Amino acid sequence: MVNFDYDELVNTTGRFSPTRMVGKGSHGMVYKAMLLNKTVALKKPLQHRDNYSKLENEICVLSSLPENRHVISLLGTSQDHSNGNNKLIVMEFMPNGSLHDLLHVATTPPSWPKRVEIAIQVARAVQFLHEGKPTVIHRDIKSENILFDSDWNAKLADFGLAVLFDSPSQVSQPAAGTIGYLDPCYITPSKLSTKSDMFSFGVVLLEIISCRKVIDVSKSPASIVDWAVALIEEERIDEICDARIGFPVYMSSTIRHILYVAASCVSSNVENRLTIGEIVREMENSVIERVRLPIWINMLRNLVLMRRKKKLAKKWQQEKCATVLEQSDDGVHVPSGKLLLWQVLADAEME
Ligand SMILES: Nc1ncnc2c1ncn2[C@@H]1O[C@H](COP(=O)(O)OP(=O)(O)OP(=O)(O)O)[C@@H](O)[C@H]1O
Repeated sequence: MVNFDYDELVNTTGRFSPTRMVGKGSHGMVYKAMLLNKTVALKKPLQHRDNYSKLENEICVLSSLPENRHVISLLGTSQDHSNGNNKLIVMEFMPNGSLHDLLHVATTPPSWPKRVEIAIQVARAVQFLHEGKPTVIHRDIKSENILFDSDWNAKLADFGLAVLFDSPSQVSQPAAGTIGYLDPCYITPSKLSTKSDMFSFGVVLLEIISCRKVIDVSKSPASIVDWAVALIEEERIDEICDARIGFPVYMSSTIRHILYVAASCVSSNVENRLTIGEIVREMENSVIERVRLPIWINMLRNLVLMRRKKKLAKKWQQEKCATVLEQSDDGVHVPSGKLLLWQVLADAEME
């Protein structure tokens, strides 16, 4: 792992200028900086002993993971040698904000295909953590911790609470997470399992489809889980969907499927929760429906193109026979039939 010069990094943030700050959490502040002609994000812990240890933990977990396109990349760290507590994490910069902003702050709601894509990308991130070696339990899956890169791909970030499964730290750490996303069955360290992350993942799925806040005291029930599960049980799926954009009939079974997956994840019976491997496979299959329209358009297009090619090839055959006869009389060289046919087909493709 790269160890960057602390003073140099601090200077690139204008000595932690508020104008360079891109985010603030309960444990740290994140700044935008330029490093070797690349924009990066620097995370600095808020001054408290607990926050230093969270930053250490984040470095430990992220550095134990291989690269994954749905998990934030750790680029390096930096330590102030005059004060050991002053440590920074250097990460890839995510310029398009968080899923929380996209759902609850942005004025244009995301389209249904985009929501499905985000759900799958987050599922793949969780699968990478749960099925990897070492197995990682994130413990803080929530929309604020899902960030977008320059191509609007979702990546899971903030590994401050993450634990390596079956490590001594797992049993010693008290239950933790964010209210609204925290698994009610995870009340003691011994109850922690990958299924605790599945609960939070289920809440994120409900949030993606409904755009409702996970806890909304102005509504009854206030909890997104209580509200959505009751509606799913009564098959009132369309009432859960974000009403700001039209409900897409051609994606109704994909959305229904995602809501059933979410209901399984937030089940109060841990045994009923699906594993992330099962969910990714199911989700990827159901998304075929999403591309049905373009597939049909493509098939029709190919059919039309094939007919046109046949017609042109037939025309060419007739013309070639005439040309060959004419040209042979003049003793002119005739290009190979294959080449000519290829040219005709290429022309048809361009039309
Ligand atoms: N790599 C990044 N690129 C751009 N912005 C980022 C990046 N990492 C974090 N942020 C922004 O900073 C905010 C706080 O970051 P982060 O969640 O890591 O801090 P935290 O203190 O651990 O948060 P929490 O309160 O969830 O514990 C994020 O919500 C996000 O808006």
